[in-house]
Amino acid sequence: MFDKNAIQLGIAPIGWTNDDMPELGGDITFEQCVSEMALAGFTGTEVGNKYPKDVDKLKNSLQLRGLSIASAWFSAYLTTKPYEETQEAFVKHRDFLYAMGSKVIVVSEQGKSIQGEMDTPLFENKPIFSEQEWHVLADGLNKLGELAKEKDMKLVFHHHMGTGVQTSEEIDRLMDMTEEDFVYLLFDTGHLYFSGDDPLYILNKYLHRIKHVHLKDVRNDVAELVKREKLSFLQAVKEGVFTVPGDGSYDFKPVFEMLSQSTYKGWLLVEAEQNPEKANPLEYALIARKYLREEAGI
Ligand SMILES: O=C1C[C@@H](O)[C@H](O)[C@@H](O)C1=O
Ligand SMILES: [Co+2]
Repeated sequence: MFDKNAIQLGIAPIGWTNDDMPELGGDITFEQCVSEMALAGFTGTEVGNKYPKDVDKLKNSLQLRGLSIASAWFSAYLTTKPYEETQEAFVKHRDFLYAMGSKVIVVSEQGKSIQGEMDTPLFENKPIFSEQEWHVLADGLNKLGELAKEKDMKLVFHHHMGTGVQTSEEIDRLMDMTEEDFVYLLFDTGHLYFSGDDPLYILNKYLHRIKHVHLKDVRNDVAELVKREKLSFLQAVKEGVFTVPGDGSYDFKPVFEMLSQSTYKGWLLVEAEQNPEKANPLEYALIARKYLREEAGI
């Protein structure tokens, strides 16, 4: 199974407080969130909207609980804004993560994205990039990836529901158009499965470029409801489309097998946004931790 020295286990704060919908978990403090992550047996996290912005303060709070920062999400607008604007924000983000000791920078293209729109039906309205937008996106990512490399870090691109890079075909296109040395891939099981794509196809094809993993499960019945009722991404999350590995409909065993037999080194980060009033975050973090121990041997 997994080489325990090569893998670090983390969990995202989005199950406690949701960055896309701050009203979800609005009453949960940063301290409760990170304490419960540690209590559930995780050693890392990504950055949420309640985390202290000050590097020393954040480091201290995390060290007290045996946690470190795996990475943090960055929204790029390469297809809709001047490149310089995205670059300036990216460099600040990179430098913050560098100071926190992270090795990967999660980037999502949010130009034309509908993921933050409460009433836009998800499956009917995802953006489709034009030829020119693909070129602008790939060029911009190559440049940002080079800036990440300057600090010995890696840009990992997050394919995502409701964005221009969602499907396997779109991931193939992005991987083809970007430099192997500058642009890597974040593999998120939940987004591929929800999209109707086969996560194993992407995992197998891009193992050499996958440098960060989000483990997210999907409830099939809710995914069906989302399609039937033409719900948006945010409505889907509120309905409970995502959950922790082991609690939903996706079989993670082949993913664990493929990853553990590869040279993958880095984070496996549980990421399951749902309403904390319906799904107690500590309880679900414990379910995920148990599942990883039993099914992945870690
Ligand atoms: O990595 C992620 C970050 C979130 O903000 C996002 O909406 C979620 O679905 C995700 O996969
Ligand atoms: Co993710």
